[in-house]
Amino acid sequence: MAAEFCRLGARVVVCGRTRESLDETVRRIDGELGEGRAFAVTVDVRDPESVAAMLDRAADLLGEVDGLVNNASGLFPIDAEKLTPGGFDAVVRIVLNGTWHCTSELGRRWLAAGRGGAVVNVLTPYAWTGAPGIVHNASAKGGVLAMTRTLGAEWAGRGVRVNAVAPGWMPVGGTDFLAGDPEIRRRLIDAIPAGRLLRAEETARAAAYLLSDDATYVAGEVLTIDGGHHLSKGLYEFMDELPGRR
Ligand SMILES: CCCCCCC/C=C/C(=O)SCCNC(=O)CCNC(=O)[C@H](O)C(C)(C)COP(=O)(O)OP(=O)(O)OC[C@H]1O[C@@H](n2cnc3c(N)ncnc32)[C@H](O)[C@@H]1OP(=O)(O)O
Ligand SMILES: NC(=O)C1=CN([C@@H]2O[C@H](COP(=O)(O)OP(=O)(O)OC[C@H]3O[C@@H](n4cnc5c(N)ncnc54)[C@H](OP(=O)(O)O)[C@@H]3O)[C@@H](O)[C@H]2O)C=CC1
Repeated sequence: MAAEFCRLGARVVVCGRTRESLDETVRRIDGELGEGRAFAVTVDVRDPESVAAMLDRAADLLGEVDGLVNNASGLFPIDAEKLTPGGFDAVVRIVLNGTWHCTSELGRRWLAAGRGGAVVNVLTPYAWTGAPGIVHNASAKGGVLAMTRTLGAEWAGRGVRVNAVAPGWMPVGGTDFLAGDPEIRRRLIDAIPAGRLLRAEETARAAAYLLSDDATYVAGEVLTIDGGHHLSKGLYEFMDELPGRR
């Protein structure tokens, strides 16, 4: 996502806990586009002090911070009845609390300075459909959906826009191990009306739109990019078998 933003002309600060992977991302962007577009800053989004320090550093590096993408996440598949309180907490603290810490800290700074800004939260369609087997992450994403709509309305009148993207399956990062298995990949693709997995650049382009001035009247909205996946099958799988179809 950071690389695509840079290709579109932005300067970005990439954040996470692991210095090596951030440096690697910056090296790749430097290699493609030249130095000075991307910078690495470590942060733990679960910790409000770490978030404030990251935003201080980002402002030093970029001058002004115009946008925020809340992308950090964590999950492990598990039956709900086996999930411990600590396991539920571990995911919610990254996804829901982390999104809040970053959004509230930067939002406060923007409002105090009397300037606007744009936040894009990274959801998934299961934020509203639910997702058996990952109750921790689905609950946290559902909370972020409510946060998006609430702050989208609460801050729209003061120039701070809060929106979200809801990507479908991308064979990257935390899920590449799943979409990398040929059989799982085939079953996934079969269920997606668009007939293929999502490319990370397509998520980045959708987020870039929401961050841009083309979206100044868009507030509290979720842009779903899943090739129709969540609208298909499920309750209505039998529709494929109706007379006159296929
Ligand atoms: C199956 C469908 C998937 C669809 C996904 C499509 C959308 C994708 C969404 C994404 O979010 S992708 C991002 C995924 N990436 C990752 O999750 C990164 C790898 N994961 C982790 O690093 C960890 O799982 C974590 C969730 C981030 C937790 O890390 P943390 O260091 O905070 O955990 P611990 O201190 O080790 O443990 C805390 C707590 O959680 C319990 N726990 C941790 N892992 C598991 C596990 N695999 N199974 C069961 N329980 C686990 C652990 O036992 C601790 O609980 P307590 O002992 O304190 O009760
Ligand atoms: N991949 C997919 O198919 C889909 C992904 N999504 C969403 O897209 C986003 C990215 O997913 P994906 O790239 O697959 O996942 P990854 O696991 O590759 O990325 C998660 C990122 O979050 C960072 N992170 C985790 N915990 C923290 C923390 N406490 N503080 C700061 N950073 C943290 C990790 O860096 P580090 O560990 O170094 O801190 C890592 O860079 C997520 O929000 C996910 O829910 C949505 C739909 C589908």
